[in-house]
Amino acid sequence: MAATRSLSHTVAVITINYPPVNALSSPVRHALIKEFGEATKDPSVKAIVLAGANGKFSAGADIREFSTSALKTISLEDMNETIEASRKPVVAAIEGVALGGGLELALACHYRVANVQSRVGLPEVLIGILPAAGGTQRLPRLIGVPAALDVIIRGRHVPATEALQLGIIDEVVQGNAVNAAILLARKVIGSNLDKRRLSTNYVPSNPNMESFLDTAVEKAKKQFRGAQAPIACIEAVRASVQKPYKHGIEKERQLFTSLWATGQPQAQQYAFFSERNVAKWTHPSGGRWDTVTPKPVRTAAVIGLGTMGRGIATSLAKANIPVIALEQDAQQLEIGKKAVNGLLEREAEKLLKQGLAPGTVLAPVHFTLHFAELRDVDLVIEAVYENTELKKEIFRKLKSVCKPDAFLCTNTSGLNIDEIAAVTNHPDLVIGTHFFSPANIMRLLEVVRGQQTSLTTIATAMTLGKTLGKVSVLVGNCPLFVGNRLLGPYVDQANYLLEEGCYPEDVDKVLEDFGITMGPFRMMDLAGLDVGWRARTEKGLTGNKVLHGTPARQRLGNRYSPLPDMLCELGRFGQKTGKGWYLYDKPGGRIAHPDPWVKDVLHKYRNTHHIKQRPASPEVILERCVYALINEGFRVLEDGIASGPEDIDVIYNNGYGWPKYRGGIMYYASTVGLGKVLDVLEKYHKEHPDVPSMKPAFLLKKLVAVGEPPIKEWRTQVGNLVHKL
Ligand SMILES: CCCCCCC[C@H](O)CC(=O)SCCNC(=O)CCNC(=O)[C@H](O)C(C)(C)COP(=O)([O-])OP(=O)([O-])OC[C@H]1O[C@@H](n2cnc3c(N)ncnc32)[C@H](O)[C@@H]1OP(=O)([O-])[O-]
Repeated sequence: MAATRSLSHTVAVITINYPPVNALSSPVRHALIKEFGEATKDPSVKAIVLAGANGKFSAGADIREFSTSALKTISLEDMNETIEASRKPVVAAIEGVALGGGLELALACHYRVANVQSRVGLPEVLIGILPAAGGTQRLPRLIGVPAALDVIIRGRHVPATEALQLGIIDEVVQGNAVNAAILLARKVIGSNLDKRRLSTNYVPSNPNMESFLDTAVEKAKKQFRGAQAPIACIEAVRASVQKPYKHGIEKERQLFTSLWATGQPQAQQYAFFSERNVAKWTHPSGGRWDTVTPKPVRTAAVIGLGTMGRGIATSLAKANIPVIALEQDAQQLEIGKKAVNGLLEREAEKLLKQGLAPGTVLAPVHFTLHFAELRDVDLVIEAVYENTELKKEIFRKLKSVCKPDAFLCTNTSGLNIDEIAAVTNHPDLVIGTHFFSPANIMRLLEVVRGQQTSLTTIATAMTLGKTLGKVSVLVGNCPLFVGNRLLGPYVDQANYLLEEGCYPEDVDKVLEDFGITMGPFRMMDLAGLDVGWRARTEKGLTGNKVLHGTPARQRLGNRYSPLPDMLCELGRFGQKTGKGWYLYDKPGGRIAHPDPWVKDVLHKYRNTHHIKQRPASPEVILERCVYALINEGFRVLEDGIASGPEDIDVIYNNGYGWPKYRGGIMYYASTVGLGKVLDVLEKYHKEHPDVPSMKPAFLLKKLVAVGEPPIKEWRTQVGNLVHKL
């Protein structure tokens, strides 16, 4: 049964039981209405408690139903209205989560009791829709427009104690919320429920409300560039102020329908499920997430307390895993210790605000200079700077100090895992963990399997990622792995566009208007131009190793842009030096100003190389940069480095600022049409055969040839096609 009913003296307890998260699917709605109807009819029942089985109230509407007709059976809001209208008091007992439709259901109840560890929220905006079961109408009536908007537009999960302060929850308890709800229900039997029916209340308003909402719209347009759901949320809340409840509900429905027609909800929901799918990893050997048991990680060590190491140590401590943090000298250790302790203090403050004791959640970090102290840890994450020799030296030391079954992870953004693993006695226990900076905040983790990495090691690293609250994607070992590898052809196109007549701000604007958080030139300035310069110098693409007589704009017979090298030779490394593709107010400054010097250099460069200036249209800029990304995505799939398009999309969405309302780069390709992507790439490649990255990928051609199957079928198609390569 999707919902069950029991009786506790005069209180009926109706429990939603629909694993894994008690989503309010059609069977749940039917069962709830049935049980509720019977409880209201039963004269021995004087009050009703609504609860969720297995420690979760409800994660809201069943997202999978949106694209089916099941949603139309009993609407969530109709069910909520029935519950709210009840003459017997109804109390929601919230444990775990009450999200989206789950909170909307709880708002239809007359009282809400929550366990201190639970979270409530209306995260619909994160999947491209708005709370459309009365959430945008009842919440402002309960807590006022500013507080409601803050909860709805950010889609954040509000901890129970904050929800109590906001007035969303009536009572927070340390123990079992169902028992507390039963006690409250008994107390309120026979009381007047008029004021507790939120739909009958007015929204607290003031004369400046319209301008407050207009400002909110303007802010949301800037903050969520191109995303429609936040704007729809504000418009629905506006309706709660201006109109009676019934009209507000009508507006909610209309907005839901128009949002659906934009295609953004489908893209964001694809992104949502992709994040869950990547946890279900598979290995070319046939190993899978559900057949391999991970080992527990009870203690961990982090080597190197630079920016990455600090974030990783904090992340582990936040997940209640005691950490030993190691640095090479006392001064570095002191600096690192101060930084980590600062980050942990901030975490402790957050926990205290949530009414939680930091000591029970945050594990201790022990700082040391001595490798010998790592002897008992279950897992080590080496996070020194990107240098294979240095990393190998550390892994040699680890081999002699760690217990033989300790897992050894290297945090790298692109170095060869196998080369590092080869210096240890157990290459099967070595794995790459590519964290993104700041590691205590960024959600993405690329888990990189080497040739010899065992399935248990993979399972342990993937599970650790989940424990740290990351979305972990298993990828193969190739230079730069997935995310950074895709960046190469994209940045090349951006550079070529400059050579041909664009300026950094033109290219960035097109890509930022498209929704990417930061255009390629602002991104390079932020990351530091010297990083790529050093790599190109090591590869002999620039600097002294370049053979005399090599044409400036060619390497190994292919097109090459020396523009970024020219900037680096002048010490223009980006934000950190106050100059790069843009000019900044000072070294470390954040605000990018177009630089007349760069314009001048580009003019001279074009003259020197006899390049006719041909500024590209926004459409061409977008196609060249984005299709370069897509093409490399197909090559990554061909090479078996990522196991499906979802993996690439999750990486790009979470690590590289791709707009989630466009699903991901591979999803975007599916919406544009693979045929169109192929045509543009073919045309470009014909004109520029010296840019091999734009030669259409074999897999792309094959998918077009087999009739452009929908993206959910690519994974199988990729398997078949790659097999035949
Ligand atoms: C005319 C208008 C009509 C429209 C009415 C709209 C009404 C309403 O406003 C809309 C909503 O409520 S929208 C909803 C608003 N609510 C949200 O946006 C909440 C979304 N959910 C979450 O944020 C997280 O899942 C939790 C925090 C709940 C649990 O986190 P965790 O412990 O790390 O677990 P996990 O790994 O994340 O998930 C475990 C499994 O559950 C699955 N699944 C989860 N939620 C689902 C759902 N709602 N549905 C279906 N499935 C859902 C998930 O796919 C996974 O499945 P798998 O097959 O095992 O892979």
